Amino acid sequence: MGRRNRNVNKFAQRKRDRKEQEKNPKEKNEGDTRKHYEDIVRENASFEEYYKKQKVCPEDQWEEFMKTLKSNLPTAFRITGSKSEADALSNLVKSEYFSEILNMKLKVEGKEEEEEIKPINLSWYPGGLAWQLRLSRTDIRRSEPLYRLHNFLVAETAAGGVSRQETVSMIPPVVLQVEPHHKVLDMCAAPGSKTAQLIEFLHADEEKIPTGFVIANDVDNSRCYMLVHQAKRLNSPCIVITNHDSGVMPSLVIADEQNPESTKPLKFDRILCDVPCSGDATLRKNPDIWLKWSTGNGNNLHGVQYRILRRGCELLAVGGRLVYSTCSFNPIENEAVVHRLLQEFGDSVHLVDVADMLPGLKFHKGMTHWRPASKDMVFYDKYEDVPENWQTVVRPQMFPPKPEDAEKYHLDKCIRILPHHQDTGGFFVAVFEKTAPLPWEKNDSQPVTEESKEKKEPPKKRRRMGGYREDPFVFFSGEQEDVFPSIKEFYDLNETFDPTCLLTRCHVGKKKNIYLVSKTVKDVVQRNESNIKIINTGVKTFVRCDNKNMTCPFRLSQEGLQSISQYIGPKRRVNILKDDLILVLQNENPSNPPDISKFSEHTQAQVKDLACGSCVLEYRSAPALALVGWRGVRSLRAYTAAPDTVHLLRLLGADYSKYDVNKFKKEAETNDMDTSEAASHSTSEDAINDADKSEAKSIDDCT
Ligand SMILES: C[S@@+](CC[C@H](N)C(=O)[O-])C[C@H]1O[C@@H](n2cnc3c(N)ncnc32)[C@H](O)[C@@H]1O
Repeated sequence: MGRRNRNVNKFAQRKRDRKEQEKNPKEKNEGDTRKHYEDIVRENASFEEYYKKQKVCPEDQWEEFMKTLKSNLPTAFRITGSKSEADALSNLVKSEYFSEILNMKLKVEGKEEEEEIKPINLSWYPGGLAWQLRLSRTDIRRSEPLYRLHNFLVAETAAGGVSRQETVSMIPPVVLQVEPHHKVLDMCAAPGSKTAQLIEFLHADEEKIPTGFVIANDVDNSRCYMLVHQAKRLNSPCIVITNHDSGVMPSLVIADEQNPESTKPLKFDRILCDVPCSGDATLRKNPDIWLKWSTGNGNNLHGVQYRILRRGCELLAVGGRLVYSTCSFNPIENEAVVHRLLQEFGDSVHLVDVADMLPGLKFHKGMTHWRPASKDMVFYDKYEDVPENWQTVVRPQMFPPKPEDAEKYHLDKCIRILPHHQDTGGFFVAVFEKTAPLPWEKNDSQPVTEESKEKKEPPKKRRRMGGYREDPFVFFSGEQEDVFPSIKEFYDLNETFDPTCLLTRCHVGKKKNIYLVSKTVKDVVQRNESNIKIINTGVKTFVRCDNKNMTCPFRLSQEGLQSISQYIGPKRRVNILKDDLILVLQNENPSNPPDISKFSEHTQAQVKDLACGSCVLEYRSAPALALVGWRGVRSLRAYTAAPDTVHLLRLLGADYSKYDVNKFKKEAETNDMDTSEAASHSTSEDAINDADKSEAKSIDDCT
């Protein structure tokens, strides 16, 4: 009906323009009028007026609130990895790096006086593994006395020993309380810093592959690849990355343990809804928001935030927990969304008080009153006052509960962190528990047999999965899969290993990389593949390597070692001593690995009868380490990427000084050198850039 001739849809046009700009970033830069961060005037009158009127901060703290908001954000980081490695790294951080700076005073950006830079341990983070420094990233990068700390953070971030993450952003996974058996959904996951925490909590028991899993979803296809990158660092066989609008996330099924022939709806034990938001609580990190802030942003996001939260509650199991979070101060994006949901869902869900889980964290309680406003900064006490032209923007559901109803929703159980509370960004967190099925899902937990499926729902139209072009997930059929017998024989895999958990990404041709998933993930992928857009799953475990000295055509991959190691028999294990491990790690020339005669008698005895090829090098003292090695005809070497090598040498207390370059000194020297000479020096950052290349060092030269 002439639809195509309608006026141009402005939103669609903007979306098209954005896509065009993404395709041609050069053009964008040419016309880019964005101000450089340092030149941005950190002021916005509407912002101040709006939040003063909303009373997000007590009047006597307002000045401090605004002052903090205009300053740069301090650096924070978490120590990650297995417990023994994390403990060892944590001790090193305290003894080597922090002791150095404990009594140091430094000139900090934006401050007149020199400041003490005492690191602060975040009391509420499990295991004491998270730290905050009174320095911004730029302060650390530009200060010569801190060059070792800077090198440490860069190198360990690349090796996965450290995760640099804003303090407040660490909170949602902590209050979600993930355990290894939980089925977890991260609805808006990219770029994935919280997903990483969820996975770390899932792997709390390092001995076993968790029976639970994490589905990390994001609507933005290109941002899903940030998740793939993040997952690669974590080496987990228990993560699936999907690409959907989570407001209409498809229903999934899993095997019914009671009756393996049938399936049942997949309900999650834990769900994180870290929804898209106006981001005004990240002003310290993203000062460009000062330039574009308006009340319209929050109003426009309320709808999508509510849809995502609502779908989250539908997908949550009874007894399960859901965390809703934003990095916005705006009650329209926060309490108004929470209130709308509680109103609609009656007694099925309720808010949980999580203050006890965050000892020492300062915050304000959730608001019980606020005033929606239109973009022209008119505030309303009730929907009836909203003029007609604003009624599609300021919606009735955005209004606070009536004073007489306020208590029944317990909105004060939400937590609001303001920047001046502990020198961080701002954040909003609400934790829900589902105590009963939602009114319309009373019979959902029944097993889905083919018969019941027909009775319950009319046949659905096949979901369109437009633009979905991922390689297939092809699982091994079992013991008889062509390449499996040689892998099993060579690596001495024990009988408990299930080969159907291995997969490749091609139907035909030679298998190149073989990935491993947990049993539960295999079940989820196989039963739902046709219904969900899976972007990635599986940890790379075996890599083709047609080496004439090895009887099996696959070597081990470091990424999958932690998961497969428990199944590998003694035939391919070398119990290596500390000095020998340091010897392998310090070897610089991949085509000239250390000769076996250089190792201790203990290690020589271990490798004497070991056939050539890929093996596990195990260091059994604290911190326990396992890495992929290679037994050559006369040599032994490790298969580690450069950042991992630095990480391991650091943990072993060995010399890694060649990677710990003082770039300030180097720059000064470089000025005196000709450029070709300078190019031959490598820094820890160079080493990190080489990371991906070095795991794939040619093995043809193994002797
Ligand atoms: C605040 S960020 C999430 C940050 C992430 N949780 C982390 O910790 O790294 C919000 C994300 O939601 C995604 N998003 C926006 N709308 C969505 C929708 N309808 N469904 C799923 N994801 C959505 C955006 O692409 C963005 O990556």
